[in-house]
Amino acid sequence: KPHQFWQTQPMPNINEMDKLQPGPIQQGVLAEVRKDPLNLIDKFEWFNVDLRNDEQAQQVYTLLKENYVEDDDNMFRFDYSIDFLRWALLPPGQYADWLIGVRVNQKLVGFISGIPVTLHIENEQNKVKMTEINFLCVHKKIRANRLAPVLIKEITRRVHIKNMWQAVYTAGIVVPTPISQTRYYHRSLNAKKLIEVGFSSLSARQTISRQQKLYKLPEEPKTPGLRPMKKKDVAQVTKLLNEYLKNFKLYFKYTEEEVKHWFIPRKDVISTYVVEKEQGVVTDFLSFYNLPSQVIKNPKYTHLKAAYSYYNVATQTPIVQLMYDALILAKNEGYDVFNALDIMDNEKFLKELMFCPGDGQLNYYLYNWKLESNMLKPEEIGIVLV
Ligand SMILES: COc1cccc(CC(=N)NC(=O)c2cccnc2OC2CCNCC2)c1
Repeated sequence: KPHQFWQTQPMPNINEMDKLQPGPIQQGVLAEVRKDPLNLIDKFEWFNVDLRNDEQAQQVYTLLKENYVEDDDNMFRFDYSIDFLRWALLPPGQYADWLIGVRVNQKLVGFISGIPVTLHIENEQNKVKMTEINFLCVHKKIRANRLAPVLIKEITRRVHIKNMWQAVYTAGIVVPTPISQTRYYHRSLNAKKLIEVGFSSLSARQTISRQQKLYKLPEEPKTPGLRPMKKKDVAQVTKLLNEYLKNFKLYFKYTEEEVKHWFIPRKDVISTYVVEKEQGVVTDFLSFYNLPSQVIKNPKYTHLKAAYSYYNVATQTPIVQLMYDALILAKNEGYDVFNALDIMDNEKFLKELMFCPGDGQLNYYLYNWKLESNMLKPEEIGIVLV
């Protein structure tokens, strides 16, 4: 009985695809939403995480560091920092009860997060206030208790109470029913280390020094006027971003306050660079976020430093050149690899800049919403989840 839980949820399944009308699958009724938290098995208790509290942030950090997503070969595990989690989970408009922990004897054993977003779906009319779900994690030692479905149902209840009825999320696994299946790509920045940690492998005819030459980058970026983003750029970056994202079928619309939160550089979290060639005129920007992975077993390295492409808008600079500069900047910031999905216009630069396909895919999901088109192509996706 595969997907026992997901069959019970308002997600289109294969044979319903052509019957369902586009839009919400189930009409939510606020008065019918359960007012109290779902029941938990004995000794387990709900706990609203305050990420501003160092102790509680440390508990979430440790749970994820030891129990969150690993690659298919279980060689690497995401190692999100506390500063990163505060960036990702404390955006403008956040709700105190949308960072949900489960504790046993004061120890955190489960977590799930939601943040409020307004998602534009397929056309300007569909501006849907909803939640973006992330960081679903259950401690490895208590995986058999079916706690994950309870975490999902509980955050669903807390979103329903706010009169919101949809959610957006991603996952490496396939459950009913992806709206898009995207692929991830990697561009080597430190060929030697990638081989030594087992992230990359050498074929018969390749050598480490050949690989280092192949992926070598200039010391400095090419684009004149490229510099770190500052507060004074927020208005122009907001306009550039909102204009660009209209090209896609799934995108967020950003206020200046949101652009400030998501794009102003934060050390070891988010890097954003703007192109200001002519005095005071920003024409392009690039951004990437910092998500290191713990190398689970390696004599020499404990971490893989990975930069992940975030949002990049090229209106005057060719996208290939802008992203080539992103690689150079990431290399200079100390990253070993630069990762990107084949969403938005990314396939325009992936091949030319020598990105290699990863061994997995990242699936996008919309909860309680039937699209007009059953699936979206990766290049129609305009949202990046961290
Ligand atoms: C290299 O260390 C890894 C540690 C854990 C998992 C993976 C493979 C993987 N699952 N990668 C991605 O999901 C991925 C690959 C490229 C770009 N973004 C990605 O995921 C983002 C977005 C979704 N939440 C996790 C980070 C790699």
